[in-house]
Amino acid sequence: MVHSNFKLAEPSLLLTKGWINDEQVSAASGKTFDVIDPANGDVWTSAPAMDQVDTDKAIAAATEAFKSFSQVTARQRARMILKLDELVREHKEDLAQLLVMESGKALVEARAEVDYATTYSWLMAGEAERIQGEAIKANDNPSMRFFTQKVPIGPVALLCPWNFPLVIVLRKMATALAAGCTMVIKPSPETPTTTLALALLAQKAGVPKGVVNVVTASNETTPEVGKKLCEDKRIKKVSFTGSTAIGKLLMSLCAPSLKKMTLELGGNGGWVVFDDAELEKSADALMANKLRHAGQVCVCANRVFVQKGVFDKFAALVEERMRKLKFGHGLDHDSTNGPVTTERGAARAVTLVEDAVNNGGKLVMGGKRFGTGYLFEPTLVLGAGREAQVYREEMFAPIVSLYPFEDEDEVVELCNATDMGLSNYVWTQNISRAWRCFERLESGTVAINTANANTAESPFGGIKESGIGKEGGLHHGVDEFCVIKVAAMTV
Ligand SMILES: NC(=O)c1ccc[n+]([C@@H]2O[C@H](COP(=O)([O-])OP(=O)(O)OC[C@H]3O[C@@H](n4cnc5c(N)ncnc54)[C@H](O)[C@@H]3O)[C@@H](O)[C@H]2O)c1
Ligand SMILES: O=CCCC(=O)O
Repeated sequence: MVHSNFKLAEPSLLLTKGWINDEQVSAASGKTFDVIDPANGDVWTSAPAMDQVDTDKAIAAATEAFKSFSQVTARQRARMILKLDELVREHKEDLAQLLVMESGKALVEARAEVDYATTYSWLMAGEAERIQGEAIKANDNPSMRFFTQKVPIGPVALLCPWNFPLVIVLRKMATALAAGCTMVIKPSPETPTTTLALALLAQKAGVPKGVVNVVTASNETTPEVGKKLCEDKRIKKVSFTGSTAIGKLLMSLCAPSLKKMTLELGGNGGWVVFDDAELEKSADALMANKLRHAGQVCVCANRVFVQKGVFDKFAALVEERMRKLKFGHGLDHDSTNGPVTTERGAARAVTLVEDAVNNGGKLVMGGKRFGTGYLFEPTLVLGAGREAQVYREEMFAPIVSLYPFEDEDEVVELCNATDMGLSNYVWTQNISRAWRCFERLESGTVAINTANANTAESPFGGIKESGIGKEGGLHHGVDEFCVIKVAAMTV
């Protein structure tokens, strides 16, 4: 059953077909798949289960469109992105409702995601106009000159996850448009509806036919669609956000054609609370960081390290805050948080808690599923051993797990003892220690006295096995969609 608060002001924003060459299309096979409301497990809409046959058509459309779109001026592209940005803002409430229904997150978070997404469309409209080259005079030859020009790399594949379907798709889409690339977008099977709505809004914004294509794939057809997009030589770049395991698989598929990739993958970040930290502020911030979208954020802190002298006090502050939360359907007015998005995510949360307790963790609250969908209680665990999965692996669940530590050297070593390197968080009032931690911690971002590791104009991306390349930032993100050509001449 569809939740009674689900009412779109513009019902045509809910599309149930794929989007190829500016047309709404069914899968060639005629197959469809169900889209589930994660809060109750009910089917609320469907999408075509497209496969490599449909993907081939989408690649052909993007390839044909690139011939003319690559010649569109930067100012024209900027205007299209600005119009898209305006339309997303205009339809904020509808997009937020679609986000709740497909991903499960609470409405307040969904609205924040729409706002956050438009920080990227706004930035990228400006970035389109800042793509310029350089004039270089040779250092050892008085008559040689070199000129560089950044040109769009070509048709690109955007493979997107289910946790932030609007911000991640709009971030990649607006960046590709800024650079002058055409695209085939594959949303995650759980969350096709906001991507399809964005394709419709891009059309309304004047983005030409064939520039934006959306191939909706089921969990069964996703591997063949992903393989086709990585292997097809007409696609010049793949931008993927998702798990490290799938990122590695896609990289192996891109290797034979040496396809350029941007990979935004998983994390296992530390949240480090030193004994001089503002504990109340850190506990408040931890709720926003760790329990946002039920803990399913790549930049969520995974391991909360608290210095021994303040461990009990901090644990009490965290528990007090967690007990005030109300996990429920994202469209219920009193829900502060929603469910996890998938059945596999909810099932895994159960085993993570069991395993943490088996490894010496003390379960203070939560630990169980409830309701008919994928709701999971906010869970607090203290002092699990370092063999526990909650310590070693990215949880992607609303489980807060606290570990005591002695001193700075120890905690830096603990934070860095992982293959991941996305974000770490440091809470201290000692500015020298904060700076030392920034320099010593192995992650793309080190956030100091804040829960926020990301903003559109700052480059975002992991190191180690958390990824390759950057998104957003001034020139960083858009450069990933360009190649540099050099002209050399004698004067
Ligand atoms: N970095 C992120 O923002 C992010 C987002 C979603 C999931 N994850 C990671 O994934 C884990 C669990 O999520 P999951 O169960 O969906 O994991 P998963 O590894 O099965 O899938 C991750 C994403 O990749 C897509 N995918 C899977 N196989 C693919 C293929 N062959 N080609 C193209 N796309 C493919 C999925 O549809 C999904 O969106 C989490 O614990 C987290 O580590 C990270
Ligand atoms: O999960 C990844 C996206 C989160 C973000 O952009 O802050």
